[in-house]
Amino acid sequence: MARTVTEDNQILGTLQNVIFSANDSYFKILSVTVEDTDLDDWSEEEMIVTGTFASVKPGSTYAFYGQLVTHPKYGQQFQAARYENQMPADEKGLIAFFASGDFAGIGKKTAEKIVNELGTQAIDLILSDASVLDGILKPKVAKELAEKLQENLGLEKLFVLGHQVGLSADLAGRLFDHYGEEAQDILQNTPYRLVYEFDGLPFKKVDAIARHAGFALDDPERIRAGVYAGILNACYSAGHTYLTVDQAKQAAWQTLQSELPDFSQVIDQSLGGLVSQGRLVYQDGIYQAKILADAEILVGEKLQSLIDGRSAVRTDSALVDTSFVVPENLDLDAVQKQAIEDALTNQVFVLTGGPGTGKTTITKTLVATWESLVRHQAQSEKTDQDWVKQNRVRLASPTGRAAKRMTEITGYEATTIHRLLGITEGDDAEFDEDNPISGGLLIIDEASMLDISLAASLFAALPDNMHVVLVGDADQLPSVGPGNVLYDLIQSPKVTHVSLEHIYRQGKGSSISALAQAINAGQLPANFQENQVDRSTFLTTADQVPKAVIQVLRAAVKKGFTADQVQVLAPMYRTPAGVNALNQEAQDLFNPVQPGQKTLQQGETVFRLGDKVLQLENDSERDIYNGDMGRVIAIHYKKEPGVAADSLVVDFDGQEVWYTSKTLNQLTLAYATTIHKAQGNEFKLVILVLTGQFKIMLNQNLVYTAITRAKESLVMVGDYSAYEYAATHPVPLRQTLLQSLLAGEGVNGADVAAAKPKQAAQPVDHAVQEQVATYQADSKSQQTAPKSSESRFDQGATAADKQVPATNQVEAAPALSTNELTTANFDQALANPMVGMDQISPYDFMPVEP
Ligand SMILES: Nc1ncnc2c1ncn2[C@@H]1O[C@H](COP(=O)(O)OP(=O)(O)OP(=O)(O)O)[C@@H](O)[C@H]1O
Repeated sequence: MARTVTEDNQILGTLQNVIFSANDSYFKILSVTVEDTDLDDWSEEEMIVTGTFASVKPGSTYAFYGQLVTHPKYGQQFQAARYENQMPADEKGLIAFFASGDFAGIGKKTAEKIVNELGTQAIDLILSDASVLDGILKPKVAKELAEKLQENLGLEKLFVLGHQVGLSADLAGRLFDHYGEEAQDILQNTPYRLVYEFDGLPFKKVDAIARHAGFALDDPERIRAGVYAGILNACYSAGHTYLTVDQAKQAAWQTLQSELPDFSQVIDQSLGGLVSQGRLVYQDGIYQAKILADAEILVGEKLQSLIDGRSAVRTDSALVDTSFVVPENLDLDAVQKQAIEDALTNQVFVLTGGPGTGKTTITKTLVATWESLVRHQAQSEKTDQDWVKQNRVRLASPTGRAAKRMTEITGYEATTIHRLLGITEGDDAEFDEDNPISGGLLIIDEASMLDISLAASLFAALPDNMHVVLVGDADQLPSVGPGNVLYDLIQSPKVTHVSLEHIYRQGKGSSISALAQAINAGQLPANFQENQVDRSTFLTTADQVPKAVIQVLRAAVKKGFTADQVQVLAPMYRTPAGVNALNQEAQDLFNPVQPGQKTLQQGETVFRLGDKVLQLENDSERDIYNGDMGRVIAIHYKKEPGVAADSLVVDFDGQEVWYTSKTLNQLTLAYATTIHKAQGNEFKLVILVLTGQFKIMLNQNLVYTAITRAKESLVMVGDYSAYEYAATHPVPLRQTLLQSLLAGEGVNGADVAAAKPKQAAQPVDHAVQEQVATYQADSKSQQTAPKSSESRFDQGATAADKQVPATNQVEAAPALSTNELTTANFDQALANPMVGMDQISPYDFMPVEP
């Protein structure tokens, strides 16, 4: 069922009819009469052609370029990678074309008039400027002709032009959807504006388009766009919201890689130009992309107004002290009580804590206490139901999964932040400063994932009298997009913050919490390699990882764990110990190929009926989000009765979502995922893989985040020194201004050079930046997702994937032989089926009944 298209053959044919036309894409199935072809073994008159087409017209002649494939049910058909409308080339043909009856008010005479006046380039001339018809046709007829031509041919031309400059038909289609008829003009005349306007189109791609259109290497437009793209990419790769002058210049050099003389001066001029165009902001030695500067200022100012605001619900200390509604009548400790009191008496409050410290308990207490305060006040002041509704609790989280968990735990509706704000693809948010959301208390969970762009959209939409509580684990990975919102708020003296330190969780998962805390403190615990009731360590070389993971998975399956309950985590996609390889292995274990089993292929991934899958992008229209996991419950092939196109149906916790060729690249296998993708999710058993090959990604927060995804059991596989390296390397410093903006100091308050307590200073990593740019070129998710950097969710992992030189190995692990499970006895175990892995002690950790 592979659908890989390599362009190698051609068909010239007349379109008989359009058999199928998808309504969510430009995909079509055509019946074509073959006039000429270079296919050796084709003798039939009719051919079925599939592909991405504009509004193709029966009777018109097209050249299709692509490949003959054999469909298992419908036999041979031609998959077109691209096509060209064979426009009538001579005057006679053109006259017949205009007089074909397709164009209202144009008969043979008028058609002749058009061709006489405009010549054989008539169509091109009309398409590029309809005013050439002035004086030739009546204004109404001219307008209709131009519109129809644009409609019929504009997109086709864009497909052709796109193909010439390396744009996929899909991307060309999206450019057309975004810019309409202007798209072609932009590609040919002002391509560099795409760098500023079309989110996710990398500079390299735009540059290739522009170079094709004749722009010179030293064109000022090109240099400016390159400088801007370089700065933005540097910010996205390192999480910064600003760059120093040197960093900005370095980023620009890296992107443009020019050997032109005086290039340094050219960059200086471009920086100045971008500032005067309002695309960059310069202040006191730093450059910021205007969009990031605006977002930071908005968050800073809005936080100040929230802090200064007063909620309609009375929450003075005397009142709240006596009103706590604690779940299960737990005896809260002093810090927890303080947290609730502070949360209720401060308009903005931040609660942080590791797993098992009581964040959920506090959230539940807050929700119940708030509701009770609202009820109490409503009764005593005899307010109406509207007042109660206006002051209700709202719950949201950056991920769909975390929102679902919040709903389960609190019994209140929780949504993603995107949904809370009514953000849909390509549209502005429904709720913003002019149309704020309603509610009295807003609790945001997983606040560590909040980047500055999403934070700006969120804070803009809050009424000034709203009570806001941000809950998160400050030691998890920072947001993927620029900004360090949770960290900056914690550091700010203006924001009240309580950190829960005491771990309450007993039994399963408790030694995992202790391990997480040790890693947080910068070291592996002394008992790291000793098996605990809920965790074990299994040291292997990188090459042995797949075998080891499979053995652990087999043991887990034997104990009754399902694929949903077990999650394999690795930092990156590539390498033999990476997510891609582990997914293949795990798929074969959990869902082996069966005769007659339905499959559908997307790129290199073959989805099988029953597979565990992961959504890679936010798709708010379909209410599925980056990081959501589901199961393939049906696969349909086109031409099965009632089926329009190959499709796959995924069940996301009871919500069924259909995928066709247009959307299937939003999906991947989910037996193994990156740690970034697992944020906001929790699993009964986590199998974590760290090896020296992932060195570029390793740091405390990454391994901490991975470990704390495990609810009950954790198996750590890989190289001791990789774990040690991660535990001793704090997450790199992010350069942000939110703290100083909150302090009212602006840029002057930012101490660029000073390393913050938990974070290590880091120069902008240009290698990573470059990879990010390449990644953006490859990644469709970058082209379609909303502007929020949540769309770049997995960027760090993916970017790093592309630069894994062998030299990234962490030094050989001296501790390898200290574990009872040495490389040697592991190999022995695998080689000798008598020594089943089940008999080896690390798996004995799993007495847990799933
Ligand atoms: N003061 C307390 N006394 C006794 N048990 C407590 C107390 N606070 C919390 N717990 C219990 O500890 C466990 C963990 O608490 P909770 O789920 O609130 O933590 P959490 O920080 O949300 O953890 P996670 O992030 O892992 O979900 C729960 O079983 C909870 O009932």
